[in-house]
Order: sequence, then C-alpha cells, then structure tokens
Amino acid sequence: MDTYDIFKKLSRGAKFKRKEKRNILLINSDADKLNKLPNTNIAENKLQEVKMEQVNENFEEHDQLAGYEITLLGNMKADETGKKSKKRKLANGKNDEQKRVLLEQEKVNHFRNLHNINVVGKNIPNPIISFDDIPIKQDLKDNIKTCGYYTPTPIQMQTIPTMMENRQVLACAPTGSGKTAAFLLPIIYQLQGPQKKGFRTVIVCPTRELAKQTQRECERLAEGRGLRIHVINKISKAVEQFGPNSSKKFDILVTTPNRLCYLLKQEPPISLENVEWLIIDEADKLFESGIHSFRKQLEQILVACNNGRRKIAMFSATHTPVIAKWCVHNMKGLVRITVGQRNAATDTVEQELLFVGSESGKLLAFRDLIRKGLTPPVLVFVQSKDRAQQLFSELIYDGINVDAIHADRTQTQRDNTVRCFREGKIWVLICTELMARGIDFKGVNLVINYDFPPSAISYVHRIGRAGRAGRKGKAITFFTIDDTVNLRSIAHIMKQSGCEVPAYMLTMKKQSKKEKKKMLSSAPLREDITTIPEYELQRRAKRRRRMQNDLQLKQRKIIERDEQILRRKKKIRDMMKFSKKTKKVSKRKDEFKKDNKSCKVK
Ligand SMILES: Nc1ncnc2c1ncn2[C@@H]1O[C@H](COP(=O)(O)OP(=O)(O)OP(=O)(O)O)[C@@H](O)[C@H]1O
Repeated sequence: MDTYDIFKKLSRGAKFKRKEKRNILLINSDADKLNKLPNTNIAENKLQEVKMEQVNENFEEHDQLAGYEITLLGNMKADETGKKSKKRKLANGKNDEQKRVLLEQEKVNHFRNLHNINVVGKNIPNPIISFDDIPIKQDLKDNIKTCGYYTPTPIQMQTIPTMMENRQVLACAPTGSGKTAAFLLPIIYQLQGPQKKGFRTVIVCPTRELAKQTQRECERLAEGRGLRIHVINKISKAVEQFGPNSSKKFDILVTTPNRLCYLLKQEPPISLENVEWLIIDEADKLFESGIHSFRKQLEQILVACNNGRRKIAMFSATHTPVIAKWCVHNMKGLVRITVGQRNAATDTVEQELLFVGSESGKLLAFRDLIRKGLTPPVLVFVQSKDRAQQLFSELIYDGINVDAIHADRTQTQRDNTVRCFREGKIWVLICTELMARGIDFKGVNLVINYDFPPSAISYVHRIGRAGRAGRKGKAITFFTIDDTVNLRSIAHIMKQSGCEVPAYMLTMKKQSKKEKKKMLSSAPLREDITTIPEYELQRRAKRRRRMQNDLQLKQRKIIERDEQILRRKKKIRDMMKFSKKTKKVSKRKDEFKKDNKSCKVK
C-alpha cells in the first residue's frame, strides 16, 4: 500500500479545501516514514496518531503565535463541522436522545461564546448560569448574596462546576473578574465543615497582603460553616500552632511560598499530607524565573502535598507558555479555561499614555493632575522603594492625604496603610510592584504609572487595580524618552482594549529578548524624584558627608580612649599581682628566718 492509498483510506468521506494544503503535506511526509512498517493496520493506527499529533502541534503553535488568543469562535467552528456531519447522520435515522444531546451541546457552546469563555479539555462540565444551578446548601447561597454576588461572573460560571467535579484547572480571566470566589466556592463546598485532619486546602499567593485579602474573602463566603482559615502571621508561633504536634484543628491555609517553605523546613515539618486542593493564585508570578523566583519553593510545596487525591488549580489574569506547558505535563485531566483574550487588559479601564519629557516632567505632570482635581482613591506605581519614599516626601506637603507602601516598611505599617486606604483615610497611595497583583481596593478610580512598567504583563496587572468588578476606572502612564524600549508592547495592549494609540507607537522597533530580560532583572536608572535644586542637593550631600566624617572621628576617639583605659586597668592589675607575690615571698623569708633562729637556740 503506498502513501496515496493510506491517505485515501484515512480521508474517506472528508473534503479538503485547497488552502489547507499544509496539513496534508505534513501528514504525507510522516506517512512516508510509516509506509515502511510491515503491518498495514499498525501503520494506519500510527498514521491516525500522527495526524492527531500534527493537529495538536498546529494548535500549540497557533497558541503561541497568536499570544494565546484562541477564540471560542475557532472552537465553535471545529465543533460545528464535527456536528454537521453528526447531524447528517442523525438525519439518516439516529435516535432522539442523541439529537437532544447535540442540541444541548450547541446551546452550551453558544452560551460560552456569548460570555467569551474558551475551554480546552475533555468532558468539561457545562457552565452555570446562576448560583442556584450548583448543588450548594442554603447557608452558602446566603453568604454569596451577603457578599453582593447575585450572578456569577464568566470565570465563575465555568470554573465552579469544573472544580466541583474535582477537575484540575488552569484558569485565565481579566483582572477584577472574580477569580478568587471562583476557586473559593468549590473549596468551601467540598470541605463542608471543620475536621481534625490538619490543612485540607492550601492557597498560595505571591504577597502577604494578597494572602490576607483572600483569607478575608474566604471567611466571608464560609461564614457559619466553622471552617478555620489561617494566614501565617508570626512565623515562630506558626511552627508550634500548625506543627505535627498541634491539635490539627485547622482547614485552610492561605500563605506566601516563603513562609510555607520555612514551616516545611522545620524539624519536624508541618504536615500537608491531607491537602486535597492546592490553589496557586497569580500562578505566572510564582512561575517566573529570575532572582526573585518562587519556582523552587513551589516545587517543595508540591512535594509536601503528597496526598494521592491532591488536585491543583492555577489562576491568573496573565499566563505564559511555560506555565501552560507545565500544567499540560503535570496535571491529569486538565481543563484550561480562558475568559476573553489572554494577557489582555480589562476593558473597563480607560487607558492613556502621557509623554512627560524627562524625570522632572513627571512631578510637574503629577502636580498638574492634582491641580485639575483628582478623584480619590488613587494608586501611584513607582519602580523602587527609594523612589516611593522620595515621591512621598515630595507630595506630603501638597495638601493631599498620601502614604507609601513598600517592602522596607514593617508589616504593621503595611497593614495599617492598606487599612487606611481601604477606609478612605489615605487618598493617594504610592506603591511598588508589591501591590500590582491581586489586591482588590474597591473603587480605585485612577492608577498612575509614575514609572513605566517593566513589562506588558506588569502593565496589565497594575492598571487592573482600577475598573474592578465591572466598575469604570482610568489609568495614566507617564513616559519619557528613556521608556521607548517597552512602549510598543504596551501600546499594543491599549489598542487591543480599544483605546486610541498613536500609529507610530505600534510600529516601533520590537523589544529584543535581551532588553526584555534586562528590564525585568533590574529597574532602569532614573534621576531622583525631587524639586530641590541641584546646588542645594550638593550642599546637603557635602554637609552629610562632613557630619559622617565628624561622627566617625568622634567614634574613633571614643574607641581609642576606651582602649587606653583598658590598658591602664590591666597595668594596675599586673602591678597588684606582682606586689602580692613579693609580699608572699618576704613573708616566707621571715618565717624561714624565725625557724632558723629557734633551731640555733635549741
Ligand atoms: N459574582 C460576583 N458579582 C459581583 N461582584 C463580584 C463577584 N465575584 C467577585 N466579585 C467582586 O469583584 C471584585 C474582584 O474580584 P477578585 O479580587 O476575585 O478579582 P480577580 O479576578 O482575582 O482579580 P486579579 O486578577 O486582579 O487578582 C471583588 O471586589 C469581588 O468582591
């Protein structure tokens, strides 16, 4: 049987368009190899496999090339072509039951299409239309209502029934679209009530602020169920509280990878053997490579969660090919759920790029915005802790309630700042990348990227702090002549969300891989944020240096004086010892003399 025969046999009944030559050619080339196989049946089976692999590869390739923009329409078309042939069969006298199933499936596909839900995987549960569609008890339904959730968001529609069927999930949906409740509800439903087994669910988040927020949301949704939900506050206390010798009266742990790994390294370590759900929030952040990589810790956690029934669910608004590949290889029965376009900004935020010329122009532009009137709350992103502090020192005298949050502040200070911002006591919060992911400040009206974001992904998350849960928001990104390297990718994101962007930005030179890596590993050098004139700064620096020198001189003198005192004391001690010795010797001499005399007398 030659290649042509095999191909003819396999493609019986199928029509090929001329345009789709590429696939046929690929199959032919592989079929050539298979022709040499002795058994034709095996060859046919193999050819079928090759064909499937080829289709999958093409899918993957498309996935990567189009920046993971697999639209549901594409799926629908594939489904429809399949269904058309099925329908034809039905017309030829198949039973009503099959007809009903097909119609049902068509409805489901239409529903997913309507809500921009794209799914990849086998036997995926149907999405829910309302929270009443899931078999949860009345108390949980009441809690959902108390939270103000009346209809599920698209990510919740598909993720909740999928996780409730114990399927592992890789979910991607825009910022502020309700991913947290999408994973919390199935967990709370499955855990039912408290048990004495130790942690049964672990939720890993990249920052402590996000962990606390997730714990709060979990407590609200699980109200009245008696579940014990913990974040690790004091690490030393946690060793005893959650260690193997503890009461094991806890159910859900929300933590950062750092803290959990610390507990896993203790002797004896914390036990995660009863963990059934491992949720990884902001998954692409935890999968990032680089100096601040969480990847090793994630591996440790995965090893520690060694229960045979352990399932993983990953969530983020952005995903990279690395994470998708990892999930495909490590998560059995995986369901990939994507809402909208992957790595896209939320469409509820109006985006603007503002050219400010130079670094000093940023402060002028910012003050101009204040003058025109800012509607708080406002989040301002800068690239480093130092710059957050510098901007804070500048704005504190501008008559606005401003504060800064960054990793150099103590945990209590950070918690207080977040609380005050939520309560409206702080109007403008200056922050670093620390607050870019996951943090849900209700009603943030404006995000200002004072320093240009290091990547398009960072941009998506930063501006996603506004326009949450369907509300409107605005994002203004300052850029100078030095920020043009990254401008193109961000301009494309803006264009994708329907914002107006100057045409030249879209055709700028693409950022090379080297440049991308450099941007991510270290922030670009920028002039300090200050309005103090240069000569004044130099004068202050000189004075500071002089003061430091004086201080050093003083310290040296003190040290010298102390050493001198010590030397003297030692000398005195030595002299005392010597005099004691000489006294003893003379005493002995006297005694000897006395003895001698008495002998002579005798
Ligand atoms: N079904 C719902 N109806 C109305 N509001 C909801 C619903 N689900 C969640 N929300 C609200 O939407 C807001 C954003 O939710 P959440 O923080 O889970 O978003 P997210 O998708 O995780 O965002 P990010 O990607 O930034 O982490 C929250 O204030 C939450 O209370």
